Amino acid sequence: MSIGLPVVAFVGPPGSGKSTQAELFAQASERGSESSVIASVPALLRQDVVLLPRLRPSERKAIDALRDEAEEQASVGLLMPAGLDRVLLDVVERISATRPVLLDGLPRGVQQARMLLDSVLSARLTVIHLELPGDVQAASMRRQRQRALGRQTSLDPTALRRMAGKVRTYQDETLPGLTLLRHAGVPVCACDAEAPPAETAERVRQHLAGRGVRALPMQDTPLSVSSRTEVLLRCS
Ligand SMILES: Nc1ncnc2c1ncn2[C@@H]1O[C@H](COP(=O)(O)OP(=O)(O)O)[C@@H](O)[C@H]1O
Repeated sequence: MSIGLPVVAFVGPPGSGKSTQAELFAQASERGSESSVIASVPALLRQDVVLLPRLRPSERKAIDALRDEAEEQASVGLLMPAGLDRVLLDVVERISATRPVLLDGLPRGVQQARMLLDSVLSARLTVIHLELPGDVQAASMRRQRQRALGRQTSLDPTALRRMAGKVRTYQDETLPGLTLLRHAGVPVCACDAEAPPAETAERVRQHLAGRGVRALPMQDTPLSVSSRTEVLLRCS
């Protein structure tokens, strides 16, 4: 039996709102008794203050050894080395013994999906798949451009190639990874990522609560959810 708290993974094309949703849940949970922790491979690489103290010396070394390769891969929108996912899952296993964990952008591919299935986390995992309906490439590029403009990051040809590479990685690697999880019985819930962020968060919260995942509080007063959007489309 897997002892520990829930792990909720936000997965979707770049720009679909994974980080936005993870942040909304983490902020809301700060008021709760068991505040949740956001975990992602980029957070490991930037020595996130919550993750860093929980890393073993050997794990810190492994991250440092993979840093250059990771940056090279990320610069063209490709998956980072699987060794980083290994470290992330190991640290998440330890954290989730006492705190709920929000995985931001994991699994990104089949290999990471397999790692998750082989870990004790799989029994406590719910995946929220934020989908951009219609032309994913166009919608994702629009969102990524919007984020870059917000951060005043340049939109030079290299940046645009990286953005397009990330969408291809989602289509070629992430979607098959999600299929694998679904077939293995992990709940993968598809959400319409075009709905306003707070509305999506409230829908996800209600949905998780319905499945008995109550360790992720949201607004004290639930938002009214418009009937226009069937935000949670389907859940395996
Ligand atoms: N539901 C939403 N509707 C409109 N814009 C959104 C929504 N969620 C996120 N965004 C915006 O899209 C951009 C990418 O969001 P982000 O959370 O960084 O995506 P991801 O982590 O999936 O790459 C940001 O500028 C963010 O403000």
